[in-house]
Amino acid sequence: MKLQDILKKVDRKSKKRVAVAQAADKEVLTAVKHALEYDLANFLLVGDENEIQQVAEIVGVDLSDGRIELKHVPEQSLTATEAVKSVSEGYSDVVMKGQIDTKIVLKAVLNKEYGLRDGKVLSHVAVFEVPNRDKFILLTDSGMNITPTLEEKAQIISNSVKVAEGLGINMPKVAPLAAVEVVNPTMPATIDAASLTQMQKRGQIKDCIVDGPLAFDNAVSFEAASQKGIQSDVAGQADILLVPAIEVANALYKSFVYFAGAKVAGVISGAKAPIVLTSRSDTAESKLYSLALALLTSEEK
Ligand SMILES: CCCC(=O)SCCNC(=O)CCNC(=O)[C@H](O)C(C)(C)COP(=O)(O)OP(=O)(O)OC[C@H]1O[C@@H](n2cnc3c(N)ncnc32)[C@H](O)[C@@H]1OP(=O)(O)O
Repeated sequence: MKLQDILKKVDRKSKKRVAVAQAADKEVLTAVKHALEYDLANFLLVGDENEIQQVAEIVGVDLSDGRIELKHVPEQSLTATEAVKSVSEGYSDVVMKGQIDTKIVLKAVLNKEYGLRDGKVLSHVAVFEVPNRDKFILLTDSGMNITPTLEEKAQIISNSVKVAEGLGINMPKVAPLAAVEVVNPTMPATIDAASLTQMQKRGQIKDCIVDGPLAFDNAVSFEAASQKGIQSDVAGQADILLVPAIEVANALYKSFVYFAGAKVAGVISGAKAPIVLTSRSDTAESKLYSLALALLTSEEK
């Protein structure tokens, strides 16, 4: 399956509305334009009306299209508030981060009064289509949780399993990453990885197979795993990479894209509604795929 295929899987019958926080951006509005061409969703564009009009003209978005509404909010941080409120009040179905700091969007999503918390840990899940790899690889969490605890990692796995299921990956294989594939008491990531493995075996983490610790090469390459003599249901064929800290995931994310030529889609999972969350430097294509992934995930709820 390719990321392009997600576009076909989105249900067009019950069309969803996407609220875009700080929409005045070329890549964001190009993604909106393509989403309209594929008839994926309706849009509420939140931001400075003049700026949105100017950028829309440049990228060729027809703002008189009945599937688009504008909400004039000149103050940047308030665009996140308005987009999130629009979802929590039931007008929109999905939040999309536009040209705005990730933190501002996440703080609005976590807001106790009008946010989208659902009593669980929220986490970022990125889906990569890597050239010469025959299946997607999911990476979590490169966008939200900074240094998750063991309990949080278990919930982060569950969030990523939901996204995997939305893509048709059943019983995904999860590799909790570390620098080595054995437990080393001086490396906390290895202890958590072993605990998560046991938690899955005992039914505390469901609908997936967890095995770790695994180093990145053992997780994705059968050859590397067999050279180390690793016997594992996950080694060499991981669907989901769980990393111990945001810096590791963020560096892997960017290296997949910049060095391996990967295509990516990213969402926040675990909230009352999905949130499209890509890096501001990600392309319009990536934002379009992320939007489709969020719409697909929202159908699962
Ligand atoms: C991947 C591509 C895009 C990127 O490159 S993104 C770039 C990197 N990402 C970032 O910079 C964001 C990293 N994360 C953060 O900055 C912060 O953790 C974040 C999400 C803004 C939250 O920070 P603060 O608002 O300071 O939150 P806090 O720790 O004081 O907690 C406030 C309340 O929110 C809760 N909370 C925080 N993170 C949560 C989570 N993941 N899931 C569920 N609830 C969460 C927290 O428990 C607290 O709740 P309460 O007030 O005690 O009830």
